[in-house]
Amino acid sequence: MTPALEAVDVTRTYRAGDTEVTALRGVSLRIDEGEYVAVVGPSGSGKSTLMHLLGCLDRPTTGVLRVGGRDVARLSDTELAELRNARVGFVFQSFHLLGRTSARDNVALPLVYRGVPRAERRRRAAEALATVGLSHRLDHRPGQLSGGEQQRVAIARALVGDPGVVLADEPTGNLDTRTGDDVMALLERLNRDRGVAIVLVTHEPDVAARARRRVHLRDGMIESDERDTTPLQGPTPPRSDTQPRNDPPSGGDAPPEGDDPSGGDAPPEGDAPPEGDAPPGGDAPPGGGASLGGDGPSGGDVLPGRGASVGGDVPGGDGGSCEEV
Ligand SMILES: Nc1ncnc2c1ncn2[C@@H]1O[C@H](COP(=O)(O)OP(=O)(O)OP(=O)(O)O)[C@@H](O)[C@H]1O
Repeated sequence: MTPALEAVDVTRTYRAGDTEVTALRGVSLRIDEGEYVAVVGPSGSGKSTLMHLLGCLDRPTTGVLRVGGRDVARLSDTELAELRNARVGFVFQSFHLLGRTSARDNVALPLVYRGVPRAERRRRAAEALATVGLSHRLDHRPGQLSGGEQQRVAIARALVGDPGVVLADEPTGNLDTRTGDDVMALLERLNRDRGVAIVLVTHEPDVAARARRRVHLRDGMIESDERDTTPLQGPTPPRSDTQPRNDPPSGGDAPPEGDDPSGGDAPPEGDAPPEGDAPPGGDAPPGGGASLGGDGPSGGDVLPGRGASVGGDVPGGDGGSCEEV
């Protein structure tokens, strides 16, 4: 089986002025379809850096990174963005929703970059929101939603384009324990019922313990990689294909196969979703291109021209637009 994501002896070195920081030192990791993996380790051990590489938000300094079997080094920035948009969904600790945009339009955003017609985007966004139990909040803006609801909107956005993998960086970090449990239960259900691989960074031992595999990072290296060997409960095998699917998700708790979450992208900076049916940027759609502006380790020095950004300023509604996408 082609791995969903694969890093082979990957390093990542940042330069800050005259200083070099090597955040990853030869990491090899294979994530198969349908896996549920927690990435843990002390602060500064390279967890976020690894997530950004796995999600094609960044490129390794050395080593090989393959997404769906494709070596990212061989891809242009535009191709990389398209690959990201098709295969990877992101969920962040601070949600990264467009503050003046409805839940439905936030969720629809990744589909804009794919050129999905507006009516279809809206339908699929509503279905993705139904999947996370938010059919009754389609027109609410993030500020009108609880933290747990906002994270569920972010999960719906990650899923709307039908990625094989959802990468979640501290998805419960801003939530109280009970709400965090609900969000984890939702991610686990998506993994179990839909076969979406989940890779999550967490500092919380309870959250890590729920994963079937735990990768421990220390000083930019994998210290251990533990797997649960008990049989999976529940009937659903992982997805067997490696191609993104294009059918829309259905509502309800367990959408049938063939639905189409994508995520992969995050809202463009400035909170102004593009209008119309065509992807923005002419022939270079960002395709889920997300940069981690202020708060990400990749901030600033990676993937120029990705188009969309998930800067730290995005969540919370500043600079937002009420326009529909
Ligand atoms: N853009 C950057 N420029 C320079 N150094 C960076 C950059 N991003 C991260 N680093 C450094 O790389 C190392 C790994 O950072 P990373 O954010 O991946 O760690 P982490 O394990 O996710 O930490 P935390 O748990 O605190 O979020 C750290 O030493 C950090 O200071």
